[in-house]
Amino acid sequence: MLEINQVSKLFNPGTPDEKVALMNINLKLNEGDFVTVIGSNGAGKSTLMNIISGVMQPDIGDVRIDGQSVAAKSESERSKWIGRVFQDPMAGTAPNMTIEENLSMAYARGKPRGFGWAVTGRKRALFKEELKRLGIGLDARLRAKVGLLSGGERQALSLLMSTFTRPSILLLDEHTAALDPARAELITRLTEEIVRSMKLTTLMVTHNMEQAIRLGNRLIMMDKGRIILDIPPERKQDLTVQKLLGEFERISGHKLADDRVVLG
Ligand SMILES: Nc1ncnc2c1ncn2[C@@H]1O[C@H](COP(=O)(O)OP(=O)(O)OP(=O)(O)O)[C@@H](O)[C@H]1O
Repeated sequence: MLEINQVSKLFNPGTPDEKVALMNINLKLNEGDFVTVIGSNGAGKSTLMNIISGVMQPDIGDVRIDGQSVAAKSESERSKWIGRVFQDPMAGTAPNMTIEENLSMAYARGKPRGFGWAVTGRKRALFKEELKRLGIGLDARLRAKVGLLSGGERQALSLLMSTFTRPSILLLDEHTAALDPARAELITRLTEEIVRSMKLTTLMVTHNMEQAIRLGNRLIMMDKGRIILDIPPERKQDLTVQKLLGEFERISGHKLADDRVVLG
């Protein structure tokens, strides 16, 4: 499963602009863990997601998934192994391609070279079936260009595409933050269903305290490049937003400074 060992990351080292993004991060996720991550501005959450997904290298330390180092893998190997949904609904899909073409591209991830993107009848039937599970009518729009979809529909499609290959880890990077409340709720519900039914090990960054408490079985708080609190399943059930903010203040010695925080 996911193991992060002594990971540190500095930006602009040795200059007046030096920033400690991550400082000696150690984290182990068990198979099937669904961990929500909250923290103040600049706590290092995005940097952590970038390092786990292999798009950024740590200065020291390493990230292992299923016992294998992420840094040693090629981009195409990582794309099968690590699913990621970003905040920006435009980020995960190709707007000029149809829904079925996007799905076909995702389906080919990690498959042997030569495994075509062509949408065959068999694949189309599979895509229809998968889209039906989302329950938002996309199964009737297989040949619609993705650029015509709403933000919520694109995020639902991104979620499906990022989990198609049954990744060893699913990274959700504030993936509901850019949506209006109703669509955010829809994507949250779909996330829960997909994670539960596929038993995916998941790490989700959110600025929504209520969401961080309600979803998943573990909650991690970050501040100034460190994990300051890791709340296990038995304690997570009793959390409230007030208790969470109080814990943050008690441990960090200051109030949670997050200009995008949503209390619930
Ligand atoms: N490319 C970069 N160059 C220089 N400094 C950076 C870079 N990326 C991040 N930082 C700095 O590293 C620290 C951690 O940033 P990061 O974006 O990981 O935090 P975050 O928890 O995701 O913040 P937020 O919730 O505000 O988006 C911050 O001090 C940030 O200014």
